[in-house]
Amino acid sequence: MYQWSQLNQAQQQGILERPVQGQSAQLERQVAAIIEQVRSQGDAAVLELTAKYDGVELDSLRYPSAAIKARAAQLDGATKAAIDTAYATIKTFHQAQQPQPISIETAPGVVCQQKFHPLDAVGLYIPGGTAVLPSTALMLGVPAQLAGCQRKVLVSPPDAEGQLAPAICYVASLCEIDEVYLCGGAQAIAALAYGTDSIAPVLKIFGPGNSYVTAAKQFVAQDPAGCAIDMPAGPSELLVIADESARPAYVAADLLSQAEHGSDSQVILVSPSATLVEQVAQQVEQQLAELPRRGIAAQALQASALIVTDDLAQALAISQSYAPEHLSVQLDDAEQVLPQLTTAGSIFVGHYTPESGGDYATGTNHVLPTYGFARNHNSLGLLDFYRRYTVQKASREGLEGLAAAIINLAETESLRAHARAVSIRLEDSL
Ligand SMILES: NC(=O)c1ccc[n+]([C@@H]2O[C@H](COP(=O)([O-])OP(=O)(O)OC[C@H]3O[C@@H](n4cnc5c(N)ncnc54)[C@H](O)[C@@H]3O)[C@@H](O)[C@H]2O)c1
Ligand SMILES: N[C@H](CO)Cc1c[nH]c[nH+]1
Ligand SMILES: [Zn+2]
Repeated sequence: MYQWSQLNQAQQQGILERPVQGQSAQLERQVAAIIEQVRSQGDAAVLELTAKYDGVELDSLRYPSAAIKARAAQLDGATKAAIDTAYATIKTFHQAQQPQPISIETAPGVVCQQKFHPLDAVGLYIPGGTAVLPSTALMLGVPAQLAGCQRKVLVSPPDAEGQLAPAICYVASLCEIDEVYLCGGAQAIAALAYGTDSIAPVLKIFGPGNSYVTAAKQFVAQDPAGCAIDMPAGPSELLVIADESARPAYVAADLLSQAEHGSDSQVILVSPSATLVEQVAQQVEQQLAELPRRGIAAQALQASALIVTDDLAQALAISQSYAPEHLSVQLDDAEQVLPQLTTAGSIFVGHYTPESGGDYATGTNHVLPTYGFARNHNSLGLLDFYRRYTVQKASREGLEGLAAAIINLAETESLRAHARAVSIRLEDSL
Protein backbone atom coordinates (compact mmCIF):
# COMPACT_ATOMS: atom_id res chain seq x y z
CA MET A 1 0.00 0.00 0.00
CA TYR A 2 1.53 3.33 -1.05
CA GLN A 3 0.75 7.02 -0.55
CA TRP A 4 1.55 8.27 -4.06
CA SER A 5 2.59 11.84 -3.21
CA GLN A 6 5.07 10.62 -0.62
CA LEU A 7 7.07 8.68 -3.22
CA ASN A 8 9.80 10.15 -5.39
CA GLN A 9 9.63 9.79 -9.16
CA ALA A 10 11.91 6.75 -9.28
CA GLN A 11 9.81 4.98 -6.65
CA GLN A 12 6.62 5.81 -8.54
CA GLN A 13 8.11 4.41 -11.74
CA GLY A 14 9.31 1.31 -9.92
CA ILE A 15 5.81 0.56 -8.63
CA LEU A 16 4.29 0.81 -12.08
CA GLU A 17 6.99 -1.25 -13.80
CA ARG A 18 5.66 -4.44 -15.34
CA PRO A 19 7.07 -7.54 -13.59
CA VAL A 20 8.44 -9.13 -16.73
CA GLN A 21 10.56 -6.16 -17.79
CA GLY A 22 13.46 -7.09 -15.54
CA GLN A 23 14.03 -10.43 -17.26
CA SER A 24 13.61 -9.34 -20.84
CA ALA A 25 17.21 -9.68 -22.14
CA GLN A 26 17.47 -13.28 -20.98
CA LEU A 27 13.97 -14.00 -22.25
CA GLU A 28 14.78 -12.63 -25.69
CA ARG A 29 17.91 -14.80 -25.95
CA GLN A 30 15.98 -17.93 -24.99
CA VAL A 31 13.16 -17.19 -27.41
CA ALA A 32 15.59 -16.41 -30.26
CA ALA A 33 17.24 -19.81 -29.67
CA ILE A 34 13.88 -21.62 -29.79
CA ILE A 35 12.92 -19.84 -33.00
CA GLU A 36 16.24 -20.74 -34.61
CA GLN A 37 15.79 -24.38 -33.60
CA VAL A 38 12.34 -24.49 -35.23
CA ARG A 39 13.61 -22.78 -38.39
CA SER A 40 16.42 -25.25 -38.80
CA GLN A 41 14.73 -28.48 -37.65
CA GLY A 42 11.02 -27.83 -38.33
CA ASP A 43 8.49 -30.33 -36.96
CA ALA A 44 11.17 -32.32 -35.11
CA ALA A 45 12.10 -29.22 -33.09
CA VAL A 46 8.47 -28.40 -32.28
CA LEU A 47 7.84 -31.98 -31.14
CA GLU A 48 11.03 -31.97 -29.04
CA LEU A 49 10.18 -28.62 -27.42
CA THR A 50 6.62 -29.80 -26.76
CA ALA A 51 8.04 -32.79 -24.91
CA LYS A 52 10.41 -30.51 -22.99
CA TYR A 53 8.02 -27.70 -21.99
CA ASP A 54 4.58 -29.33 -22.10
CA GLY A 55 5.72 -32.77 -20.95
CA VAL A 56 3.93 -34.60 -23.79
CA GLU A 57 5.44 -36.87 -26.46
CA LEU A 58 3.38 -36.49 -29.64
CA ASP A 59 3.74 -38.43 -32.89
CA SER A 60 2.44 -35.56 -34.97
CA LEU A 61 1.40 -31.94 -34.47
CA ARG A 62 -1.85 -32.02 -36.44
CA TYR A 63 -5.01 -32.55 -34.43
CA PRO A 64 -7.34 -34.40 -36.78
CA SER A 65 -10.76 -33.02 -37.69
CA ALA A 66 -12.35 -36.25 -36.45
CA ALA A 67 -10.80 -35.70 -33.00
CA ILE A 68 -12.10 -32.09 -32.93
CA LYS A 69 -15.63 -33.32 -33.69
CA ALA A 70 -15.47 -36.18 -31.21
CA ARG A 71 -14.09 -34.02 -28.37
CA ALA A 72 -16.61 -31.23 -29.06
CA ALA A 73 -19.41 -33.77 -28.77
CA GLN A 74 -18.18 -34.72 -25.28
CA LEU A 75 -18.78 -31.20 -23.93
CA ASP A 76 -21.61 -30.91 -21.40
CA GLY A 77 -24.78 -29.05 -22.35
CA ALA A 78 -24.38 -26.21 -19.83
CA THR A 79 -20.91 -25.29 -21.10
CA LYS A 80 -22.12 -25.51 -24.69
CA ALA A 81 -24.94 -23.10 -23.80
CA ALA A 82 -22.48 -20.70 -22.11
CA ILE A 83 -20.23 -20.77 -25.17
CA ASP A 84 -23.26 -20.21 -27.42
CA THR A 85 -24.21 -17.12 -25.36
CA ALA A 86 -20.70 -15.67 -25.58
CA TYR A 87 -20.48 -16.55 -29.29
CA ALA A 88 -23.67 -14.55 -29.91
CA THR A 89 -22.61 -11.38 -28.04
CA ILE A 90 -19.08 -11.41 -29.50
CA LYS A 91 -20.53 -11.93 -32.97
CA THR A 92 -22.99 -9.05 -32.54
CA PHE A 93 -20.30 -6.61 -31.45
CA HIS A 94 -17.80 -7.66 -34.12
CA GLN A 95 -20.36 -7.86 -36.93
CA ALA A 96 -21.10 -4.19 -36.27
CA GLN A 97 -17.43 -3.44 -37.02
CA GLN A 98 -17.66 -4.51 -40.70
CA PRO A 99 -15.36 -2.22 -42.65
CA GLN A 100 -17.00 0.04 -45.21
CA PRO A 101 -15.21 0.40 -48.55
CA ILE A 102 -14.79 3.99 -49.79
CA SER A 103 -14.96 5.27 -53.36
CA ILE A 104 -14.66 9.02 -53.84
CA GLU A 105 -13.81 11.51 -56.59
CA THR A 106 -10.89 13.49 -55.17
CA ALA A 107 -10.58 15.80 -58.20
CA PRO A 108 -12.60 15.89 -61.44
CA GLY A 109 -11.90 12.63 -63.28
CA VAL A 110 -9.89 11.08 -60.43
CA VAL A 111 -11.49 8.36 -58.31
CA CYS A 112 -9.85 6.86 -55.23
CA GLN A 113 -11.00 3.77 -53.39
CA GLN A 114 -10.19 2.18 -50.08
CA LYS A 115 -10.79 -1.56 -50.04
CA PHE A 116 -10.55 -4.33 -47.47
CA HIS A 117 -9.56 -7.91 -48.14
CA PRO A 118 -9.68 -10.62 -45.47
CA LEU A 119 -6.26 -12.02 -44.62
CA ASP A 120 -6.00 -15.35 -46.43
CA ALA A 121 -4.16 -17.27 -43.71
CA VAL A 122 -4.30 -16.40 -40.02
CA GLY A 123 -2.73 -18.13 -37.02
CA LEU A 124 -4.78 -18.14 -33.80
CA TYR A 125 -2.77 -18.80 -30.64
CA ILE A 126 -4.86 -20.12 -27.76
CA PRO A 127 -2.89 -20.17 -24.49
CA GLY A 128 -2.90 -23.43 -22.59
CA GLY A 129 -0.03 -23.40 -20.13
CA THR A 130 -1.73 -22.91 -16.79
CA ALA A 131 -5.38 -22.56 -17.84
CA VAL A 132 -7.43 -23.75 -20.80
CA LEU A 133 -8.96 -20.69 -22.45
CA PRO A 134 -11.87 -21.50 -24.79
CA SER A 135 -12.92 -17.85 -24.38
CA THR A 136 -9.74 -16.80 -26.21
CA ALA A 137 -10.62 -19.21 -29.01
CA LEU A 138 -13.93 -17.33 -29.33
CA MET A 139 -12.21 -13.93 -29.29
CA LEU A 140 -10.02 -14.96 -32.24
CA GLY A 141 -12.26 -17.44 -34.02
CA VAL A 142 -15.34 -15.23 -34.26
CA PRO A 143 -13.70 -12.26 -36.03
CA ALA A 144 -11.66 -14.59 -38.28
CA GLN A 145 -14.91 -16.30 -39.27
CA LEU A 146 -16.79 -13.02 -39.77
CA ALA A 147 -13.98 -11.58 -41.89
CA GLY A 148 -14.01 -14.70 -44.06
CA CYS A 149 -10.33 -15.61 -43.63
CA GLN A 150 -9.77 -18.66 -45.85
CA ARG A 151 -7.25 -20.49 -43.65
CA LYS A 152 -7.80 -20.27 -39.92
CA VAL A 153 -5.02 -22.15 -38.13
CA LEU A 154 -5.51 -22.75 -34.42
CA VAL A 155 -2.55 -23.72 -32.24
CA SER A 156 -2.64 -24.52 -28.53
CA PRO A 157 -0.43 -26.54 -26.17
CA PRO A 158 -1.62 -30.13 -25.66
CA ASP A 159 -2.96 -31.27 -22.30
CA ALA A 160 -1.19 -34.00 -20.32
CA GLU A 161 -2.87 -36.69 -22.48
CA GLY A 162 -1.82 -35.03 -25.71
CA GLN A 163 -5.37 -33.79 -26.40
CA LEU A 164 -7.20 -30.50 -26.85
CA ALA A 165 -9.91 -29.52 -24.34
CA PRO A 166 -13.47 -30.32 -25.48
CA ALA A 167 -14.51 -26.67 -24.96
CA ILE A 168 -11.82 -25.46 -27.39
CA CYS A 169 -12.88 -28.14 -29.87
CA TYR A 170 -16.49 -26.97 -29.56
CA VAL A 171 -15.46 -23.35 -30.23
CA ALA A 172 -13.36 -24.51 -33.19
CA SER A 173 -16.43 -26.24 -34.64
CA LEU A 174 -18.64 -23.14 -34.10
CA CYS A 175 -16.06 -20.93 -35.80
CA GLU A 176 -15.51 -23.40 -38.66
CA ILE A 177 -11.86 -23.99 -37.80
CA ASP A 178 -10.58 -27.41 -38.80
CA GLU A 179 -6.83 -26.81 -39.08
CA VAL A 180 -5.56 -27.35 -35.56
CA TYR A 181 -2.05 -28.15 -34.26
CA LEU A 182 -1.02 -29.15 -30.77
CA CYS A 183 1.86 -26.89 -29.87
CA GLY A 184 2.43 -23.82 -27.73
CA GLY A 185 5.01 -21.31 -26.60
CA ALA A 186 7.66 -19.70 -28.80
CA GLN A 187 7.92 -22.90 -30.88
CA ALA A 188 4.29 -22.59 -32.00
CA ILE A 189 4.81 -18.97 -33.01
CA ALA A 190 7.95 -19.88 -34.97
CA ALA A 191 6.12 -22.71 -36.76
CA LEU A 192 3.25 -20.39 -37.75
CA ALA A 193 5.58 -17.64 -38.93
CA TYR A 194 8.15 -19.66 -40.87
CA GLY A 195 6.30 -22.90 -41.54
CA THR A 196 7.40 -26.50 -41.00
CA ASP A 197 6.71 -29.67 -43.01
CA SER A 198 3.28 -30.01 -41.43
CA ILE A 199 2.34 -26.36 -40.78
CA ALA A 200 2.22 -23.97 -43.74
CA PRO A 201 3.15 -20.40 -42.74
CA VAL A 202 0.43 -17.83 -42.05
CA LEU A 203 0.30 -14.12 -42.84
CA LYS A 204 -0.52 -12.88 -39.36
CA ILE A 205 -0.52 -14.34 -35.86
CA PHE A 206 -3.18 -13.39 -33.34
CA GLY A 207 -3.63 -14.10 -29.69
CA PRO A 208 -2.30 -13.60 -26.20
CA GLY A 209 0.18 -15.72 -24.34
CA ASN A 210 2.80 -15.74 -21.65
CA SER A 211 6.06 -13.84 -21.94
CA TYR A 212 7.66 -16.52 -24.20
CA VAL A 213 4.77 -16.33 -26.64
CA THR A 214 4.72 -12.54 -26.63
CA ALA A 215 8.49 -12.23 -27.07
CA ALA A 216 8.35 -14.72 -29.97
CA LYS A 217 5.55 -12.76 -31.65
CA GLN A 218 7.58 -9.57 -31.37
CA PHE A 219 10.62 -11.39 -32.78
CA VAL A 220 8.84 -12.72 -35.91
CA ALA A 221 7.11 -9.37 -36.48
CA GLN A 222 10.49 -7.65 -36.75
CA ASP A 223 11.87 -10.19 -39.22
CA PRO A 224 11.08 -9.46 -42.90
CA ALA A 225 10.93 -13.26 -43.42
CA GLY A 226 8.53 -13.61 -40.48
CA CYS A 227 4.92 -12.45 -40.37
CA ALA A 228 2.64 -9.76 -38.99
CA ILE A 229 1.19 -9.95 -35.48
CA ASP A 230 -1.87 -8.43 -33.87
CA MET A 231 -0.16 -6.81 -30.87
CA PRO A 232 1.97 -7.63 -27.84
CA ALA A 233 -0.75 -9.19 -25.64
CA GLY A 234 1.12 -10.59 -22.66
CA PRO A 235 0.44 -11.21 -18.99
CA SER A 236 -2.90 -9.81 -17.85
CA GLU A 237 -3.15 -6.43 -16.14
CA LEU A 238 -5.92 -4.58 -14.37
CA LEU A 239 -5.98 -1.09 -12.93
CA VAL A 240 -8.99 -0.13 -10.82
CA ILE A 241 -9.92 3.47 -10.09
CA ALA A 242 -12.33 3.54 -7.17
CA ASP A 243 -13.60 5.95 -4.56
CA GLU A 244 -15.69 5.55 -1.42
CA SER A 245 -18.74 4.67 -3.48
CA ALA A 246 -17.05 1.39 -4.50
CA ARG A 247 -17.73 -1.93 -2.72
CA PRO A 248 -14.40 -3.20 -1.35
CA ALA A 249 -15.42 -6.83 -1.94
CA TYR A 250 -16.13 -6.19 -5.63
CA VAL A 251 -12.85 -4.35 -6.15
CA ALA A 252 -10.89 -7.12 -4.43
CA ALA A 253 -12.65 -9.79 -6.50
CA ASP A 254 -11.78 -7.94 -9.70
CA LEU A 255 -8.12 -7.52 -8.71
CA LEU A 256 -7.85 -11.21 -7.88
CA SER A 257 -9.59 -12.18 -11.13
CA GLN A 258 -6.62 -10.89 -13.09
CA ALA A 259 -3.98 -11.82 -10.52
CA GLU A 260 -5.00 -15.48 -10.86
CA HIS A 261 -4.06 -15.54 -14.57
CA GLY A 262 -0.34 -15.88 -14.00
CA SER A 263 2.43 -15.09 -11.56
CA ASP A 264 3.51 -12.30 -13.92
CA SER A 265 0.06 -10.65 -13.99
CA GLN A 266 -0.17 -7.22 -12.39
CA VAL A 267 -3.10 -5.56 -10.63
CA ILE A 268 -3.25 -2.02 -9.29
CA LEU A 269 -5.80 -0.07 -7.28
CA VAL A 270 -5.65 3.73 -7.25
CA SER A 271 -8.02 5.55 -4.97
CA PRO A 272 -8.27 8.88 -3.20
CA SER A 273 -9.82 7.04 -0.25
CA ALA A 274 -7.37 5.48 2.23
CA THR A 275 -10.33 3.82 3.96
CA LEU A 276 -11.40 2.06 0.78
CA VAL A 277 -7.84 0.95 0.07
CA GLU A 278 -7.52 -0.57 3.53
CA GLN A 279 -10.85 -2.37 3.19
CA VAL A 280 -9.86 -3.71 -0.23
CA ALA A 281 -6.56 -4.97 1.21
CA GLN A 282 -8.48 -6.93 3.85
CA GLN A 283 -10.87 -8.32 1.26
CA VAL A 284 -7.99 -9.38 -1.00
CA GLU A 285 -6.45 -11.32 1.85
CA GLN A 286 -9.75 -13.01 2.72
CA GLN A 287 -10.79 -13.86 -0.83
CA LEU A 288 -7.29 -14.98 -1.84
CA ALA A 289 -7.34 -17.72 0.79
CA GLU A 290 -10.38 -19.27 -0.88
CA LEU A 291 -8.98 -19.41 -4.41
CA PRO A 292 -7.74 -22.66 -5.94
CA ARG A 293 -5.09 -20.64 -7.82
CA ARG A 294 -4.04 -18.69 -4.71
CA GLY A 295 -0.37 -19.60 -5.21
CA ILE A 296 -0.29 -17.94 -8.64
CA ALA A 297 -2.41 -14.99 -7.52
CA ALA A 298 -0.24 -14.43 -4.44
CA GLN A 299 2.87 -14.26 -6.63
CA ALA A 300 1.19 -11.75 -8.94
CA LEU A 301 0.25 -9.65 -5.92
CA GLN A 302 3.94 -9.24 -5.06
CA ALA A 303 4.36 -7.03 -8.12
CA SER A 304 1.03 -5.31 -7.60
CA ALA A 305 0.11 -2.18 -5.65
CA LEU A 306 -2.64 -0.45 -3.72
CA ILE A 307 -2.12 3.28 -4.15
CA VAL A 308 -3.70 6.14 -2.19
CA THR A 309 -3.82 9.35 -4.19
CA ASP A 310 -4.35 12.98 -3.14
CA ASP A 311 -7.52 13.19 -5.19
CA LEU A 312 -9.41 11.62 -8.09
CA ALA A 313 -7.52 13.69 -10.68
CA GLN A 314 -4.24 12.13 -9.54
CA ALA A 315 -5.77 8.65 -9.80
CA LEU A 316 -6.85 9.37 -13.38
CA ALA A 317 -3.38 10.68 -14.25
CA ILE A 318 -1.71 7.52 -12.91
CA SER A 319 -4.01 5.38 -15.03
CA GLN A 320 -3.30 7.44 -18.14
CA SER A 321 0.44 7.08 -17.68
CA TYR A 322 0.30 3.34 -16.83
CA ALA A 323 -1.93 2.57 -19.86
CA PRO A 324 -3.47 -0.61 -18.44
CA GLU A 325 -4.74 -3.51 -20.49
CA HIS A 326 -7.98 -3.38 -18.47
CA LEU A 327 -9.25 -0.33 -16.65
CA SER A 328 -12.13 -0.62 -14.19
CA VAL A 329 -13.78 2.60 -13.03
CA GLN A 330 -15.79 1.98 -9.88
CA LEU A 331 -17.25 5.39 -9.10
CA ASP A 332 -20.91 6.41 -8.87
CA ASP A 333 -20.35 8.92 -11.65
CA ALA A 334 -17.92 6.77 -13.65
CA GLU A 335 -19.24 7.92 -17.02
CA GLN A 336 -18.33 11.52 -16.25
CA VAL A 337 -14.62 10.81 -16.06
CA LEU A 338 -14.51 8.64 -19.21
CA PRO A 339 -13.46 11.51 -21.50
CA GLN A 340 -10.29 11.81 -19.41
CA LEU A 341 -9.55 8.07 -19.65
CA THR A 342 -8.41 7.43 -23.17
CA THR A 343 -5.42 5.18 -22.63
CA ALA A 344 -6.44 1.60 -21.85
CA GLY A 345 -7.14 -1.58 -23.78
CA SER A 346 -10.71 -1.92 -22.54
CA ILE A 347 -12.66 0.06 -19.94
CA PHE A 348 -15.22 -1.36 -17.50
CA VAL A 349 -17.62 1.27 -16.27
CA GLY A 350 -19.44 1.35 -12.93
CA HIS A 351 -20.05 -1.03 -10.07
CA TYR A 352 -21.79 -3.73 -12.11
CA THR A 353 -19.31 -4.24 -14.91
CA PRO A 354 -16.73 -6.70 -13.63
CA GLU A 355 -13.65 -7.13 -15.78
CA SER A 356 -14.45 -10.82 -16.11
CA GLY A 357 -17.65 -9.81 -17.93
CA GLY A 358 -15.49 -8.61 -20.82
CA ASP A 359 -13.24 -11.65 -20.55
CA TYR A 360 -16.17 -13.84 -21.52
CA ALA A 361 -19.43 -12.45 -22.65
CA THR A 362 -20.15 -8.72 -22.89
CA GLY A 363 -19.12 -8.95 -26.55
CA THR A 364 -15.92 -6.88 -26.54
CA ASN A 365 -12.67 -8.61 -27.44
CA HIS A 366 -10.47 -9.67 -24.53
CA VAL A 367 -7.30 -9.73 -26.59
CA LEU A 368 -5.77 -6.43 -25.58
CA PRO A 369 -2.40 -4.71 -25.53
CA THR A 370 -0.37 -5.12 -22.33
CA TYR A 371 3.01 -3.74 -21.09
CA GLY A 372 1.74 -0.17 -21.67
CA PHE A 373 1.24 -0.75 -25.41
CA ALA A 374 -2.33 0.52 -24.92
CA ARG A 375 -0.66 3.92 -25.36
CA ASN A 376 -0.33 3.33 -29.09
CA HIS A 377 -1.89 -0.03 -29.98
CA ASN A 378 -5.52 -0.90 -30.69
CA SER A 379 -7.67 -3.44 -28.91
CA LEU A 380 -8.36 -6.41 -31.14
CA GLY A 381 -11.30 -6.02 -33.51
CA LEU A 382 -12.70 -7.24 -36.78
CA LEU A 383 -10.57 -4.83 -38.85
CA ASP A 384 -7.39 -6.58 -37.71
CA PHE A 385 -8.41 -9.58 -39.80
CA TYR A 386 -8.39 -7.59 -43.02
CA ARG A 387 -5.71 -5.92 -45.11
CA ARG A 388 -6.60 -2.41 -46.15
CA TYR A 389 -5.41 -1.16 -49.51
CA THR A 390 -6.20 1.58 -52.00
CA VAL A 391 -7.03 1.85 -55.72
CA GLN A 392 -7.08 4.96 -57.93
CA LYS A 393 -8.13 5.66 -61.49
CA ALA A 394 -7.67 8.90 -63.45
CA SER A 395 -9.21 9.72 -66.82
CA ARG A 396 -7.13 11.73 -69.29
CA GLU A 397 -8.99 14.85 -68.14
CA GLY A 398 -8.36 13.88 -64.55
CA LEU A 399 -4.63 13.58 -65.19
CA GLU A 400 -4.61 16.91 -67.05
CA GLY A 401 -6.18 18.54 -64.02
CA LEU A 402 -3.51 17.24 -61.63
CA ALA A 403 -0.54 17.38 -64.05
CA ALA A 404 0.83 20.75 -62.98
CA ALA A 405 0.83 19.74 -59.32
CA ILE A 406 2.40 16.33 -59.92
CA ILE A 407 5.09 17.67 -62.27
CA ASN A 408 5.93 20.53 -59.95
CA LEU A 409 6.25 18.25 -56.92
CA ALA A 410 8.34 15.72 -58.87
CA GLU A 411 10.71 18.50 -59.93
CA THR A 412 10.81 19.88 -56.39
CA GLU A 413 12.05 16.43 -55.37
CA SER A 414 14.42 16.27 -58.41
CA LEU A 415 12.70 13.12 -59.62
CA ARG A 416 12.55 13.75 -63.35
CA ALA A 417 11.21 10.31 -64.32
CA HIS A 418 8.22 10.87 -62.06
CA ALA A 419 7.39 14.09 -63.94
CA ARG A 420 7.99 12.43 -67.30
CA ALA A 421 5.50 9.63 -66.52
CA VAL A 422 2.83 12.36 -66.52
CA SER A 423 4.00 14.60 -69.36
CA ILE A 424 4.58 11.66 -71.74
CA ARG A 425 0.90 10.80 -71.54
CA LEU A 426 -0.33 14.32 -72.07
CA GLU A 427 2.02 14.86 -75.05
CA ASP A 428 0.21 12.02 -76.89
CA SER A 429 -2.48 13.31 -79.19
CA LEU A 430 -5.97 12.08 -78.42
N1 LIG B 1 -3.44 -9.87 -22.97
C1 LIG B 1 -4.46 -10.65 -23.27
O1 LIG B 1 -5.30 -10.29 -24.05
C2 LIG B 1 -4.56 -12.02 -22.62
C3 LIG B 1 -5.68 -12.85 -22.80
C4 LIG B 1 -5.69 -14.14 -22.24
C5 LIG B 1 -4.57 -14.60 -21.53
N2 LIG B 1 -3.52 -13.74 -21.37
C6 LIG B 1 -2.29 -14.16 -20.73
O2 LIG B 1 -1.83 -15.29 -21.42
C7 LIG B 1 -0.94 -15.98 -20.58
C8 LIG B 1 -1.15 -17.47 -20.73
O3 LIG B 1 0.01 -18.08 -20.26
P1 LIG B 1 0.17 -19.63 -20.05
O4 LIG B 1 1.55 -19.85 -19.56
O5 LIG B 1 -0.96 -20.14 -19.24
O6 LIG B 1 -0.05 -20.26 -21.50
P2 LIG B 1 0.75 -20.09 -22.88
O7 LIG B 1 0.07 -21.00 -23.83
O8 LIG B 1 0.88 -18.67 -23.25
O9 LIG B 1 2.20 -20.62 -22.60
C9 LIG B 1 2.46 -21.99 -22.43
C10 LIG B 1 3.69 -22.35 -23.21
O10 LIG B 1 4.81 -21.62 -22.73
C11 LIG B 1 5.98 -22.36 -23.00
N3 LIG B 1 6.86 -22.32 -21.84
C12 LIG B 1 6.53 -22.52 -20.54
N4 LIG B 1 7.64 -22.46 -19.78
C13 LIG B 1 8.68 -22.24 -20.60
C14 LIG B 1 10.09 -22.07 -20.40
N5 LIG B 1 10.64 -22.11 -19.19
N6 LIG B 1 10.84 -21.83 -21.49
C15 LIG B 1 10.31 -21.77 -22.73
N7 LIG B 1 8.99 -21.93 -22.97
C16 LIG B 1 8.19 -22.15 -21.92
C17 LIG B 1 5.57 -23.77 -23.28
O11 LIG B 1 5.87 -24.07 -24.59
C18 LIG B 1 4.06 -23.80 -23.10
O12 LIG B 1 3.43 -24.54 -24.11
C19 LIG B 1 -1.16 -15.48 -19.16
O13 LIG B 1 -0.04 -14.68 -18.83
C20 LIG B 1 -2.42 -14.62 -19.30
O14 LIG B 1 -2.39 -13.54 -18.42
C21 LIG B 1 -3.49 -12.50 -21.91
N1 LIG C 1 -8.31 -11.55 -18.80
C1 LIG C 1 -7.70 -12.19 -19.95
C2 LIG C 1 -7.15 -11.10 -20.84
O1 LIG C 1 -6.09 -10.48 -20.30
C3 LIG C 1 -8.66 -13.00 -20.77
C4 LIG C 1 -9.29 -14.17 -20.11
C5 LIG C 1 -9.54 -15.38 -20.62
N2 LIG C 1 -10.17 -16.10 -19.70
C6 LIG C 1 -10.34 -15.36 -18.64
N3 LIG C 1 -9.80 -14.17 -18.88
ZN1 LIG D 1 -9.24 -12.82 -17.32
